[in-house]
Amino acid sequence: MGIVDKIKAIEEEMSRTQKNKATEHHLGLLKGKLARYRQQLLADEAGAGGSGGGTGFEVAKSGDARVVLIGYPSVGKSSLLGKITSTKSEIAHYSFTTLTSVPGVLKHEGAEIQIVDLPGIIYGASQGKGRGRQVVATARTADLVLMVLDATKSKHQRESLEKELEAVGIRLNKEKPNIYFKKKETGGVKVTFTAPTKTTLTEDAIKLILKDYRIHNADVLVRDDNCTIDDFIDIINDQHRNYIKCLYVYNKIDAVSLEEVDRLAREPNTVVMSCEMDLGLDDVVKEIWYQLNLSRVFTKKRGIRPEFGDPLVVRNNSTVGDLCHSIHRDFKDKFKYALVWGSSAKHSPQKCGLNHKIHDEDVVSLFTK
Ligand SMILES: Nc1nc2c(ncn2[C@@H]2O[C@H](COP(=O)(O)OP(=O)(O)OP(=O)(O)O)[C@@H](O)[C@H]2O)c(=O)[nH]1
Repeated sequence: MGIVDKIKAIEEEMSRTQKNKATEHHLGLLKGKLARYRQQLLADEAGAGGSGGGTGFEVAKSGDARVVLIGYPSVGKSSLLGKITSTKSEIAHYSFTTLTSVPGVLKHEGAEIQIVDLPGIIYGASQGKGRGRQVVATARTADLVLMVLDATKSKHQRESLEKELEAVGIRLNKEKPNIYFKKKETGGVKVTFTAPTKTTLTEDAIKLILKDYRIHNADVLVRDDNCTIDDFIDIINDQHRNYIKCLYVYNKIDAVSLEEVDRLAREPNTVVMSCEMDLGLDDVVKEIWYQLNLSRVFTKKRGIRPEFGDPLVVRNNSTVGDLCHSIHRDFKDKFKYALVWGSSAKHSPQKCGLNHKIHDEDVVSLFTK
């Protein structure tokens, strides 16, 4: 039986099995198997699709952050890209013959944010269909997923996209489960809970799943009493899981009632807009910026005013060392000390080393040996 058939068989068995106390371990085991087979399916395709040719899907990563657009056809992805991104001339530097997606660049607050429209996405990727695998690989590299939805359509569109992403290991707006897991050479499986579990994730369930994964020696510490069997399966498949923020964008609000717009706008992590009427586009950009949580750092040369027009953009929680790295790979080796002005500095300026955490809008002078 091929993997696709195995996956189908497990999905069918799961939908046939009633959820109750007696079946919960069995269901957990099936979920674990399903995760493993899906993994295998994506990995097999990686081998098959990686040999160049004209069917690949690659996007050169550039800019300070990457946002991927995900949505059904005709929801308005191209319209949105056209409105918020600048010309795509940057892409001329890259000569990918297999490039099938041209990223747009959103310039905001001095940062360059790459926005990639994933073609056709993902539909059926988890079942091994089409070029899904390469598309999924690109989605994994995103700092933010922008799910573009059609306000005139049912909520099924959102659910089915979420399900597809879920099936390939992409977790939206979710933290990595708080479970410590370490495989060992000997000593058997040791399971500890810091508090009695509130879910079906019991010691027996954990042991059963690990046995199915042929893991016979491991330490497991469940630190959160709300962790579920699915969370535990995510932890054992950790290399293939990505926890990515998602912003839901409802387009075409010009075509629905005000009550409906109001209802949609109140959903968490959601913005509403109309590309056609130019409504809400600023909010979309603002929200992208907010979700990416980037920091702008202005560099300053001795005796000269800082260059406020052209910040260096780094991830939130970055250090002076990260800043050096973003200037040049080897810059850290030459680094002597930094002077920092701004909210991260205890006094202005503060003399700092590589480990100093910088804040948004700090001004930094770097001194080299
Ligand atoms: N009513 C309304 N229609 C819109 C809006 N934005 C886009 N459309 C229409 O929706 C259709 C699809 O828009 P596109 O931007 O091509 O959508 P897409 O998601 O890029 O579609 P694909 O290229 O097929 O993936 C076009 O006919 C647009 O005119 C909007 O805000 N309101």
